[in-house]
Amino acid sequence: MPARNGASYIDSLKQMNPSVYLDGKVDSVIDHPAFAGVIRSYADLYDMQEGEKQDVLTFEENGSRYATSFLVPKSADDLVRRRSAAREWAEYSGGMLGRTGDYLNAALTALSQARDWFAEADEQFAINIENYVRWAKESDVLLTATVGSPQTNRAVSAAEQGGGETTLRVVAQDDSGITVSGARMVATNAPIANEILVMPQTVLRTGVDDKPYSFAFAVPSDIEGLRLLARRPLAYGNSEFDEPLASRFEEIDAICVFDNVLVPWDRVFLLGHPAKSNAMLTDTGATALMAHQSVTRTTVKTEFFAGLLVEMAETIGIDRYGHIQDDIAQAIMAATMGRSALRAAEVDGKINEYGFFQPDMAPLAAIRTWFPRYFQTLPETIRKFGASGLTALPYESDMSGEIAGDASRYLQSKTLPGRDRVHLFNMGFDAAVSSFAGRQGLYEYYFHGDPLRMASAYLASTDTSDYRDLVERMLKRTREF
Ligand SMILES: Cc1cc2nc3c(=O)[nH]c(=O)nc-3n(C[C@H](O)[C@H](O)[C@H](O)COP(=O)(O)OP(=O)(O)OC[C@H]3O[C@@H](n4cnc5c(N)ncnc54)[C@H](O)[C@@H]3O)c2cc1C
Repeated sequence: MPARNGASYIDSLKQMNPSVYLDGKVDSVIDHPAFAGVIRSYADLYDMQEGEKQDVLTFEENGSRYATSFLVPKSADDLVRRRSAAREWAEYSGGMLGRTGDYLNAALTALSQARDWFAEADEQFAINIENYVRWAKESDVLLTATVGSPQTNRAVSAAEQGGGETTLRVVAQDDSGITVSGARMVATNAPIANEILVMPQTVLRTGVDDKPYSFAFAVPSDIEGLRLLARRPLAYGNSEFDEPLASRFEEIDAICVFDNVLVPWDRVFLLGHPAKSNAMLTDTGATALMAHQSVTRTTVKTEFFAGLLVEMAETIGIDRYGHIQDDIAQAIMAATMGRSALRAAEVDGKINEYGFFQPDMAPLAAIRTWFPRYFQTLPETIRKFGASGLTALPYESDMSGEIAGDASRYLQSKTLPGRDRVHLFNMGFDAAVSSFAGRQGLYEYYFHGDPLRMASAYLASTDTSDYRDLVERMLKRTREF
């Protein structure tokens, strides 16, 4: 059943029974109000695969249609196709949905091509990853992933957290598979995902002690022994008018506690190779394909904020002021840089050693290292523009009741009647003031890891010789005078 629709996604959740804890054990994720809005949104995304955008969101292969996020790129044009599909989904939520299936499908697509890389560790791992990705593509399952160790004591290594008792590790292995225990922090959407990709721990020291912590595997989110400890929901059950973003796009993060979980061998992709574990995503080109999706999403998100700034400024008549124009211009420039980086990455891509067309990482790395901190300025600017207007927001129900007259008189703006202006500013509230907005800021800040350490890694992986050479040449010229 390739390229699923919304009903098939919902059916798949009905057939699953994950152990989710959210103020008590959740009987049924599908019936729990905390997940209703986001499940509906994900179902909408899958329905789009059959709608008028079918040709963008899916591709044909051997008579079947598959999600475009599984298209193995062979040219720059294929990367454009992948970006167009990622854009369609990102536009649906203004980039607020951060864990849409296309992100990890990008990783799987790259991993499936790197059989030789896996075979260097063990031929069976190469077979396992190929089979798993074929199955994931055929069934179009929704995946999430988890990489991090519990935050016990960051002054010591992942393997030493909590005396070695907290970080997820292999505790046994036999003919049936590996048994793992410990926790991973965190997996967004784990309660509503079909599968959890347990990626290699970042970053191991590559010593022998790290072997039990070095692995990659995938499990269904309802596998026996896995408990998902969800955080409190940040949507308050109000109407979509009152909570235009939170009511639809609240993706709940969950700690994954593995209590002696048996992972069958056919779902193990790597085991006991700390150095390879550290390099799995970069060596195989998975990082580049994932970044191509995530920069597409964050560019759309920047465009959404730019649009919101323009609308808010215009409606309350502040668009004439220089500092307001400067802020809007900054957001538009940021979106333009995102689009330009994507185009450069596509045009300058190359066929990699595993035979697929890999986007050039340099522009993607620049944007993904810069964006987490830049993003924090966008909600701040919404708050600056909206000021008290972001608190003058009566409930939708009150605006049709006895205070309807007050709302239409006192909440009207230069261009909008009261109700429409409140609707727009509710969007601003959800993007910049609400609990949902706070979590969005946190999410973007840490999406790729700690942005400060990412910047150090970015610098370490960047050849600075051309920059230095330029200075040297200029120094030389002044010496000659
Ligand atoms: C909302 C949200 C959703 C997430 N969803 C997912 C998900 O779906 N899947 C997933 O795998 N992960 C997810 N994450 C986890 C994310 O990958 C991590 O937050 C990120 O990698 C940072 O790790 P950490 O949270 O353990 O922070 P820490 O490593 O504990 O860092 C905390 C602070 O200490 C500083 N610090 C710690 N150690 C050092 C050091 N050695 N040197 C310098 N400074 C240091 C950091 O700069 C930072 O300021 C999510 C995180 C958030 C916030």
